[in-house]
Amino acid sequence: MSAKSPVYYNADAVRRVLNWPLVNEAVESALKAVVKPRDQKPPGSSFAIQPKRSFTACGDNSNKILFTMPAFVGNYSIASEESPGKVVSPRSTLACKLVTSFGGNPQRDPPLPSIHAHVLLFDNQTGQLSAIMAGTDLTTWRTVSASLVATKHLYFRRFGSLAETEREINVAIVGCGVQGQLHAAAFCEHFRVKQLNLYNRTEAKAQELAEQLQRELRGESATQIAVCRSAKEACQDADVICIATFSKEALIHIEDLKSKQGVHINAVGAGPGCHFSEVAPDLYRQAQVYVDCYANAEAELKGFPVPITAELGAIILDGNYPEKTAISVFQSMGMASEDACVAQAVQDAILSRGEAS
Ligand SMILES: NC(=O)C1=CN([C@@H]2O[C@H](COP(=O)(O)OP(=O)(O)OC[C@H]3O[C@@H](n4cnc5c(N)ncnc54)[C@H](OP(=O)(O)O)[C@@H]3O)[C@@H](O)[C@H]2O)C=CC1
Ligand SMILES: O=C(O)C1=NCCCC1
Repeated sequence: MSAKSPVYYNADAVRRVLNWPLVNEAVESALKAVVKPRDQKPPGSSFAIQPKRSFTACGDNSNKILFTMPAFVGNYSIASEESPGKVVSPRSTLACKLVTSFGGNPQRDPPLPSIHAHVLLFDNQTGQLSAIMAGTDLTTWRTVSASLVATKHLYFRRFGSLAETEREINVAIVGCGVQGQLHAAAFCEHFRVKQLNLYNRTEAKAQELAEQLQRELRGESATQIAVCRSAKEACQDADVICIATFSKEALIHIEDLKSKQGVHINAVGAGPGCHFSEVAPDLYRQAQVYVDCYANAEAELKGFPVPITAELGAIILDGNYPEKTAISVFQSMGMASEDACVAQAVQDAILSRGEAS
């Protein structure tokens, strides 16, 4: 009996195949799979077995954490990259992401990213480890993708089925780290962004991002980009807000929002030990809050100020969108099923293009 060694896909191999249609489709598949059958799912639908993730603190420092994120996603369908529109037969993926969050890394000399990840992919017939994949970019892309999907279903679809291609929006980015940077670029790429406001605690980073986006968008976009001195200034005319920081204190409050209605917030970041510290309780109390999955919410949103309205996947499946004037919050914790589906799609793309790892 011989065990095959796992294939290693490095960061370059992953980067070469990452693209938005691939990631968005895989993330939507994962969000729908985690919804339990009682909520609008016909028999034979996709499903996920996703135990709550574990946290291991590095010493007594709650700013240095290792997460283990296992998931089995069963019976889900995604289109093949080779022939878009042609759905490949249902598939199943067993994976586990190992990810560290060391919030002090950007202050090191030389600076390092806060988040480092790898995804392990298993053969779901034999249980053998089949691949190890660099997962840091994958984590950033799938998290931004979850915000894009949430914005489409929780904000645009309130205004009709074509709103995400027709409606102009003002977007605020609060926190211009790795997450904030890709959120800013991706929101401009996917939606008609009239005004993009950037706020970062260290203003130079917001300025740098503004200059980079201006170079990239020049001539191709009518988006106005501004660097703001406060989160309040960035958010006051925003229709959609993406917040991704490590702040333990609330950075946005109800009085900061545009006429306090018709606003969507993607709350992505986390203070150590608390996944909802960036947004003030007064804002949550006026909002409808959606999560990626109840399993993580039960474990990680202890003391959350309001009941959760629904999982995002249930809204994708049942179309029960918020009212036009609602404030909605997508409380994004990140989930292992997203990593499993995206890692599988990345591996499929690498193999179908015949690219080396
Ligand atoms: N929901 C999900 O699936 C995921 C969530 N995350 C979370 O997203 C957040 C951002 O991650 P990432 O972009 O990779 O990290 P980065 O280190 O690249 O960026 C962190 C950002 O947070 C800002 N920040 C840190 N502390 C504070 C504070 N006390 N007040 C205001 N701003 C602060 C930093 O500002 P400055 O430049 O001034 O230091 C910087 O803009 C983290 O909380 C992370 O855990 C990450 C991955 C997945
Ligand atoms: O889902 C993830 O991956 C992460 N979520 C919270 C912070 C670290 C990475």
